[in-house]
Amino acid sequence: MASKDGAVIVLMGVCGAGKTTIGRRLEKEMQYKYLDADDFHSELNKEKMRMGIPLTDEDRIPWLEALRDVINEYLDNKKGLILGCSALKNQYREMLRSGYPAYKWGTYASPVNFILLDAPAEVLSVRVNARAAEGKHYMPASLLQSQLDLLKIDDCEGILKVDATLTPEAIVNTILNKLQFQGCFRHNCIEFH
Ligand SMILES: Nc1ncnc2c1ncn2[C@@H]1O[C@H](COP(=O)(O)OP(=O)(O)OP(=O)(O)O)[C@@H](O)[C@H]1O
Ligand SMILES: O=C(O)[C@H](O)[C@@H](O)[C@H](O)[C@H](O)CO
Repeated sequence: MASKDGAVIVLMGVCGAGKTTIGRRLEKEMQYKYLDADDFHSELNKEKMRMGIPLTDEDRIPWLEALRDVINEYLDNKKGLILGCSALKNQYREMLRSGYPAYKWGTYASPVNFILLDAPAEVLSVRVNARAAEGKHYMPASLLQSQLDLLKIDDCEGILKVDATLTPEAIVNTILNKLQFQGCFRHNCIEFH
């Protein structure tokens, strides 16, 4: 799965935003590997979420450190990575940007780029309730509001926002078009070489 750029794209957003759905499709379209941050949680974190208890910073930090190390490995090997991860707070995103070892906090100049899958609470609620009813995921719908309460992005971070209420096909096409025609991101991966 080598890519010429060795860049990292973090598909971010609250539960039900479509990170897994879109990430898997992008993996097929781009020659990037898709990894889901869900798969990096400790059993303890999963158990908490199953019980409907929101994770705290203390719960998330070791998880984010593991993800930062994975990012570092992909950058080191110049392999493209798409990571589906909630990345709700600036502090969490800063940890992921630090997967680029030379990253200076607060500069946002990192080959780790973020795309926010953005959807209103009502749409997300329908999705997570349907998924929970099918018993397909450990995440109960009741945790959605706690994630919406934490999600905050700042314009100066240069995060690409995509309307996640569109069909998966339309979302993927929007992302591919933006990557192609807008020269990737402000802090282009090319700088990394
Ligand atoms: N664009 C979309 N339109 C309609 N349904 C969607 C769309 N994207 C995802 N879904 C559906 O919403 C549900 C949640 O999607 P998905 O698992 O991809 O979200 P997620 O952001 O990865 O969630 P989590 O963080 O909880 O793992 C799934 O049932 C999926 O099929
Ligand atoms: O509380 C959180 O930060 C999120 O729920 C994560 O726990 C999920 O695993 C994330 O959506 C990854 O897909």
